[in-house]
Amino acid sequence: MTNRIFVITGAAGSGKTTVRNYLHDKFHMTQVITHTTRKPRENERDGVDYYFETQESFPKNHYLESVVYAGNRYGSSYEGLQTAWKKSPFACIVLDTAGAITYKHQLGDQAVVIYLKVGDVYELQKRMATRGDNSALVTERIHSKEYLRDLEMPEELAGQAYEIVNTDWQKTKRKVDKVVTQYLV
Ligand SMILES: Nc1ncnc2c1ncn2[C@@H]1O[C@H](COP(=O)(O)OP(=O)(O)OP(=O)(O)O)[C@@H](O)[C@H]1O
Ligand SMILES: Nc1nc2c(ncn2[C@@H]2O[C@H](COP(=O)(O)O)[C@@H](O)[C@H]2O)c(=O)[nH]1
Repeated sequence: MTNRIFVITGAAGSGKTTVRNYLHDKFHMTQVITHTTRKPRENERDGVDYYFETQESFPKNHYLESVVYAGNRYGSSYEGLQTAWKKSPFACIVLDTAGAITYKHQLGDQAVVIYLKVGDVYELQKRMATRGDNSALVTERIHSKEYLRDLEMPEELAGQAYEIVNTDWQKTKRKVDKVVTQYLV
């Protein structure tokens, strides 16, 4: 069976982590944990949500791609992907759209990109608040150029990614199932 990486992308609050957890629970996909210099949110744990890095430790990893998002550095390592594929031919990862484009360029058909769309920016802010995000950080985030960029699927992913509108969670699950099951044969 071909190794695949399901790349979940979209704006902040669009539901990427929720979909990633669903892929893990329903299809037993291994989650690739990425690295960041961002400070942990209240419920986040090192090695589970991210590998939390300092400015000094971040460059020491071997990245397939890395970005700056809202002033913090994020990167996904080659080792993380290879380790995930050793456990299962299906892995999943959450990336911003710049990272999703790089994965598609580097890995071609092995990268299955799902772009999550939530058209209503107030709904996105509400979700971040419901999740318990600090309101000052939400304000900073929604004014970042990366957040604004990721509100729409980038041209580079047109015809290369599945777009799923994530408003009704039950419908989202059905659409995700339809995408994933094509690759299970
Ligand atoms: N279809 C949905 N309807 C309502 N709430 C949702 C839906 N999908 C996800 N959520 C909720 O929205 C919040 C944000 O979701 P999640 O953390 O998965 O987003 P994200 O895209 O990973 O965000 P970020 O990039 O900021 O980490 C969570 O509280 C989650 O439970
Ligand atoms: N290109 C990459 N994007 C990443 C990586 N890890 C996370 N992300 C994305 O960054 C933003 C912000 O994340 P947050 O947890 O601070 O809300 C979000 O879009 C993530 O999907 C990575 O290694 N590379």
